[in-house]
Amino acid sequence: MPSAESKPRTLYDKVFQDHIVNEQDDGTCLIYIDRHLVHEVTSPQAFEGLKNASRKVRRPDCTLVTVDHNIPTSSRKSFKNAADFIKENDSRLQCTTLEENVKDFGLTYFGMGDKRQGIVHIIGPEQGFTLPGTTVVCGDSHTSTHGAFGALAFGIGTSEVEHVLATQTLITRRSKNMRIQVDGELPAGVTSKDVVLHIIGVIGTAGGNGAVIEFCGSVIRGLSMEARMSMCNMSIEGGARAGMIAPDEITFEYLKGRPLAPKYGSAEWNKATSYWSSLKSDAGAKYDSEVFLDGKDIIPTISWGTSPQDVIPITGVVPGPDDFEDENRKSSCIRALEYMGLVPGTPMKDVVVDKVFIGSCTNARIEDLRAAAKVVKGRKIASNIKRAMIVPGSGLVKEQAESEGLDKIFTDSGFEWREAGCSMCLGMNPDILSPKERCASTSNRNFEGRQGAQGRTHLMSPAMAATAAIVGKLADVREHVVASPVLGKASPKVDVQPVFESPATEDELDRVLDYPADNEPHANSSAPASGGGKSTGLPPFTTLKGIAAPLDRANVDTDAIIPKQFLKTIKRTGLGTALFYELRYTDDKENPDFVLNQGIYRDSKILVVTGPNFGCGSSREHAPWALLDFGIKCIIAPSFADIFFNNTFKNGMLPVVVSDEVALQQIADEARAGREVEVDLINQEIKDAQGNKITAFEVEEFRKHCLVNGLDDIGLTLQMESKIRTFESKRTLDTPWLDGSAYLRRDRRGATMVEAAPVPKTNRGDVKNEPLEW
Ligand SMILES: CC(C)[C@H](C(=O)O)[C@@H](O)C(=O)O
Ligand code: SF4
Repeated sequence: MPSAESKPRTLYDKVFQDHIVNEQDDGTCLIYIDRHLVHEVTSPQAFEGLKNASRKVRRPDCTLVTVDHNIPTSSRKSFKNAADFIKENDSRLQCTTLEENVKDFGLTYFGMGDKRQGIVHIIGPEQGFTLPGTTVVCGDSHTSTHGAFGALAFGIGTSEVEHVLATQTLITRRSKNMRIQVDGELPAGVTSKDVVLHIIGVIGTAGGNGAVIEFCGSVIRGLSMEARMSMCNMSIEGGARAGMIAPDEITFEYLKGRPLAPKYGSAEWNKATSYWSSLKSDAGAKYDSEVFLDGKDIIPTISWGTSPQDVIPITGVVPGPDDFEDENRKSSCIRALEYMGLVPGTPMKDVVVDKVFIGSCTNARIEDLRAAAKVVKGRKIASNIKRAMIVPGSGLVKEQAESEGLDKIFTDSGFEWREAGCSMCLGMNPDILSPKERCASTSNRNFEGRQGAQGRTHLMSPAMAATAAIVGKLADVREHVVASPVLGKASPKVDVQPVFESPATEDELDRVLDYPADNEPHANSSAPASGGGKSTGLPPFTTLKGIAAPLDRANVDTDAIIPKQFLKTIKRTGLGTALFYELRYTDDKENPDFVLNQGIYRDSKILVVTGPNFGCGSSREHAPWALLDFGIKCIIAPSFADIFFNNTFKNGMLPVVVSDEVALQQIADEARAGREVEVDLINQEIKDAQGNKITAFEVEEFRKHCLVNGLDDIGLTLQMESKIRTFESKRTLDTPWLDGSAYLRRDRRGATMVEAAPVPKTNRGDVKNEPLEW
């Protein structure tokens, strides 16, 4: 349990502090990870890395795996196995590779035959795997969702997935604290999705860069857990590392009876809730930035452009470039209007919709489906709507909805009732938009091409998307249903009987504390151990001189750096041809206007980006892999999105922040003139072709050390083995509920993990007593 410190701390400060395994003088911290969620897209290369280095998964009991991004959402009535069911080759390979990996590493897996399968951010909370005060990671940017429980939850790249699998820790630094307080009350028809879209409109997609947002105020306190999850989910769209909400009675109520939460009423539950209750910011705690909003000012909000910050009340009109002062925003606006096929001044309510998608990790929970059902009940979707889909977030959400008759309401009105998965949120499966189709979507990203090449996405709440389906145009829910359709009902309980493990006896704890410390550094050892194995290393980075390609864009998202269709690979290499795919090719032919298709820039080693927030959006490490495979090892920009920034270092690449506009323009001028630029990491300087210094730059000491020496993080972390073990032993004593229980149970008689124990009555259909699919 944390010791009280005199300086007032924020919720984030507390949770971060409680997880420090080691802190270096320069502020680099090794933090312990309590919960690791894994899915098929960002894990194959990580498991391959483990295999190559003969490493094991350190804590299978803290790891939960599912399949969600690639899978078809068509009926699974005849489902036998993923290999036969998934028709598309690359998707099938990615899913079957995951299935091999969970078998090889002994992990708990909810596959397509298990009704607990679903979008990774829906199943974690649903199972009680996500708990207050924990650190939660996943190779997925929307891991921020879990912060609704007062967890410190954030997305990581594939190299970090491998790091967590091998060591159960991460190397990171403290983030800044940002507070967003929403007081007052929300008007009828306004939901947490409207609130978060409104917030992103206020702070911008880079507004939370480098920070963890704490959402607070009376509006937030009044939200259900599901509504809170929708908000924290989209903190990443506001550029934040994570979003957090202090746990309270609503949180505890949600957790009661969840299979992996401490058993309600037990001594462990009482101990847990008393710790959880301490997880709130102290009075007088300092924030680096603060935003105060009044709930009454928020009305149903919708996106008009191609960035989540392009939002407007449904009562508004399509904006034009003159509505923005900032030059970057003016030019983004022109591009967005063209892409979206919209004319400034058009009332949003006049915009005709082709498809409706209700789903995703933002809004595919039972309350979301109830809200949408309330709107469509007894009505038919408009005749111009080509397709309207409901994709529940998990098999259990689907089952719950069916038990309430929601499926019938939806199908009667013309919606398709699908199986759980990410679906048209990013269209890695067959659910995509055709070019120029316009979609009312409850998802979280409206980037170009996100839901299908040239597809047009408008983000909104489930109630608003349902209203659009009925009206056939973007529409104001308040004009079509009387009262607030969402707030109210509590979250449903999953029907899985919790399997509760009695707390560990003193004897058992002694054994944990006493198990032999392995003091040998694991790097370069060939013996597979819980975290041991061979260190792989990276090519060192000292100085890089070469052609630099100029790119005059702001908020370049990772969907633009590499679109979803190229995420289906199980390798890290060969992605260079897919780099900036939509910008580089038109109808599969090179676009001569794009810089990387022009003369010397084909051999660029450096990318100079003049707009801020490069690499925002998804956590896909495929973005740096594609840049590297193309030949670009260094990106210079005024600012970067956090996850992308991290991911580059893990691949021996250097992202350089140059915030001085004059210096940045000077570098861009060198690039435009086709002259070489030199990035000297040793001296932390950028020079022109003649070796004249243009500017100095900052880089964190530890990261520089790793780059210059080509050091592999995992090898380094494994040298901390005894500290990690000490942390784990203390964690077992202080927060015993975090060691695997129920089907995640771990053998406490040493470091050996046992196969996950079966949980009866959880499978779909007639498959009994085989809960883990493998
Ligand atoms: C595939 C994954 C890396 C990605 C993410 O990190 O967000 C995806 O979930 C997305 O929404 O784009
Ligand atoms: S944002 Fe979409 S694709 Fe990404 S995890 Fe959520 S549902 Fe899946």
